[in-house]
Amino acid sequence: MNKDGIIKDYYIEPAKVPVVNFQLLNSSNKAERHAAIELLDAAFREWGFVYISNHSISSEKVDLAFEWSRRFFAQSSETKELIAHPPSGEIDDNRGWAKTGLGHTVQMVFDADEAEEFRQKNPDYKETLELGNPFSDEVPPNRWLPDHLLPGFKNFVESWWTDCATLAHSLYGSVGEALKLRNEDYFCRIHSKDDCHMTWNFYPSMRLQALHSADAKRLNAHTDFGTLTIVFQDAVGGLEVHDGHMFRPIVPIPGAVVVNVGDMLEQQSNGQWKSALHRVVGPANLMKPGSVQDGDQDNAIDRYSLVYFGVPNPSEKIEIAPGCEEPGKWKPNMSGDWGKLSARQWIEKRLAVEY
Ligand SMILES: O=C(O)CCC(=O)C(=O)O
Ligand SMILES: [Fe+2]
Repeated sequence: MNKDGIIKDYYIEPAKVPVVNFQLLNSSNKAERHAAIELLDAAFREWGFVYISNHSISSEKVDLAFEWSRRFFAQSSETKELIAHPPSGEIDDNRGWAKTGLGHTVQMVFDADEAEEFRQKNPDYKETLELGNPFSDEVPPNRWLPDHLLPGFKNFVESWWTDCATLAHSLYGSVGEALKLRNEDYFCRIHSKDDCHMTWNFYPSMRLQALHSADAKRLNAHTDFGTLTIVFQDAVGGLEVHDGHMFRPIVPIPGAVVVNVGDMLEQQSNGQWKSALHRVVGPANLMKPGSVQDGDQDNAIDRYSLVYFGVPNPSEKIEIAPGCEEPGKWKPNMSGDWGKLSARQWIEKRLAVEY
């Protein structure tokens, strides 16, 4: 570390998170399928994270989604303000554009003052677009820009939502199989309403040196609230997972999507699977020794990610899934002394302090 507190030799081996081939998870060849399911199970037991390759969304569609994301965030603040996310952590207000500084991530903090104190010291550096199921009458409507300002955007996002929900449902089936549930359709059934959540993240460029200082974050360490999270990240990098000792980069793999276990699935698996802490910092390739010189004014480049959070039907009580009676080695975040909560209650509890 030099005199400015900048760590100049920050380089850590990437997380060796397994890559599971989606086609094999769904193979009609029993042995092939079994091997893929076992690998998925091992990844979630050890890391809480996995890469899924050869998945159901084409690379052209993924590229297009990132293009739309760039177009959306490139709109002026005045335009994006038209669909501003209210400064409220109410679950039903979680829609629209949240400017930098509005949303802030805390981990298992439920006290508003404590969350505010953390935010002052550890601001996230991101803008987001928060979306719910565009086809459900049971959730608050999305906030859309007038179509003439960004023609085609709403249509695209709706079709992207459908792609993500379809991918998620296939994965819910694999999850039931991997956990050897008595009813392998359990996760498909509890997500029947697809009242899920989608966040498009934009991390604007920021000083590399600040990112090297190890206390500036693009996104603070957290676990996700729901069951399965699907993360499309661009090629920039910066996502890291905690392995129990330290954070390690989840290096982008072209064509593969990152899928991770959230608090609800950790609870449902009885701690067999891990809801792992993760965060977003500077890109790993720019954090290698010598990549930043004294006085270097370089900016880390913009980063985008598109995230789909699987969330069970709101009134679904989050309990140990039938077949997971054997406790695993992780202590679930949901196992506090607040009793058995529904999906909605857990999100309400965690979201309340984030805006
Ligand atoms: O930007 C990323 O890669 C991860 C985002 C994330 O962890 C989240 O939105 O919960
Ligand atoms: Fe996350």
